Amino acid sequence: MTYIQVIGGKKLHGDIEVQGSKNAVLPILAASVLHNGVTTIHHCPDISDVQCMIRILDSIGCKIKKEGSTIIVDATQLNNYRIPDEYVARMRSSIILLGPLLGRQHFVTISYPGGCTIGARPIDLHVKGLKRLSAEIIEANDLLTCMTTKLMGSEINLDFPSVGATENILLAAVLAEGTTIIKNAAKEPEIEELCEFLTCMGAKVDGIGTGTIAVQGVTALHDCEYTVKADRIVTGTYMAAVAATGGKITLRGAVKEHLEEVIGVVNRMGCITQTSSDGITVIQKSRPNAYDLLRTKPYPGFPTDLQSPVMAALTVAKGNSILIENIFEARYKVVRELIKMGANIEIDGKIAIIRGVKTLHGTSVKSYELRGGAALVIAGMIAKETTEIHSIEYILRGYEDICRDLQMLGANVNYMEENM
Ligand SMILES: CC(=O)N[C@H]1[C@@H](OP(=O)(O)OP(=O)(O)OC[C@H]2O[C@@H](n3ccc(=O)[nH]c3=O)[C@H](O)[C@@H]2O)O[C@H](CO)[C@@H](O)[C@@H]1O
Ligand SMILES: C=C(OP(=O)(O)O)C(=O)O
Repeated sequence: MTYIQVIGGKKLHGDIEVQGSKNAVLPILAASVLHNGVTTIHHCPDISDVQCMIRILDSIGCKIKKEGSTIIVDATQLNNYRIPDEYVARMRSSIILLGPLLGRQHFVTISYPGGCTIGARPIDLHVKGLKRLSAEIIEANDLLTCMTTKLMGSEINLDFPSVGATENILLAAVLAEGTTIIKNAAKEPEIEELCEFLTCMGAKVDGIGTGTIAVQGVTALHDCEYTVKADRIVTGTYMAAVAATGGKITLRGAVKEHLEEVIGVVNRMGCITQTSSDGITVIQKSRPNAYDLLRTKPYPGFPTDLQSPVMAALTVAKGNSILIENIFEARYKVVRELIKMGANIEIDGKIAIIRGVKTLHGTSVKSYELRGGAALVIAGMIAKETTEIHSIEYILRGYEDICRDLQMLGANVNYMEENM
């Protein structure tokens, strides 16, 4: 077993290329099963969630080739209607296979998805949406059995702009008969990327990037090649890191249009950001400013996935900050660990009050989920002594190599072997 050791107290300097987006590549890989042929996906991040999705695709009959960061999926012959529980339990995005497999083979069974425990994470909106497209879904014995004689286009008004439900319905709509209209659709950049990928495969999608997406069903798709964009959450994590430690970093490939709200937040924390077609440069010359009230919201609002990394930076702000987590009810698990490191944080339901302290101190902490784990790495870079972060398998779900990236920016962050 490995842990991450951080010896903090250094400013960050330098530039790195940002990995491809986890939340874009996972639904894109799921979408590849819609096509009775080959899809080539470039700039795929080498993370454990992608490895898990590859195993699922392999288990249902896809032939996968990996060449560097390119994944080639040949989904010509699917031969399994049951997604193996072992992989479904590991990853939330396994549920996104429902829509495309219903479209392609009209039958699929899957257990409830696992992944990080950041809230109850029901899938009622997925199920309701797919039923509107004429799928029959039986939920019994912790298993979803889904079937249809033919998916039929329909109008669906989501009660909440769920990212996963929007993706599942979109993917089911591609091979459905007639037109599907998704109202109150999620507008996250990863939905836009999925729509771009589907269009590249020959799907007919309108309203890309808006809250109303229309999909006109087609009967066949074609081979296509697509390049995944930079991960906006990884970008934002490193922006929060430099906001905390000070320094100057350039995140090559970062898409500024995906990060307008986040750029505004780090600027209010005292950073200077410069954007170009090449990426984003962030400069921080002092301790971060406090942030009076920061709420997480669906895109284009401030992303819940960056709440913990920004919280870590705010622990050493010049004053008091308030965060409100509106999306996931159990996303403050990292707080107990940050307090162990000397942070002054009080939680009241959705609200976190962070009273800035001068610095944190190193100790042994544990990650409970992906972004909380990344937040602890940031906290470790603030602390002058040594911090050990355990249970890093969560971090590996979404960060290709957080130690490599931060080392390239001058930090002392290393994987270490646990003493058995
Ligand atoms: C792989 C992926 O892309 N994950 C992202 C996706 O997760 P995910 O797709 O799970 O997030 P959703 O947008 O669906 O969830 C948002 C909220 O809606 C609730 N909800 C969702 C579906 C449903 O059927 N019923 C329901 O009540 C959830 O419990 C949560 O409170 O979007 C989240 C919100 O931006 C991000 O934090 C995750 O990183
Ligand atoms: C919550 C996240 O991912 P997932 O939905 O895959 O659990 C995340 O990326 O922060």
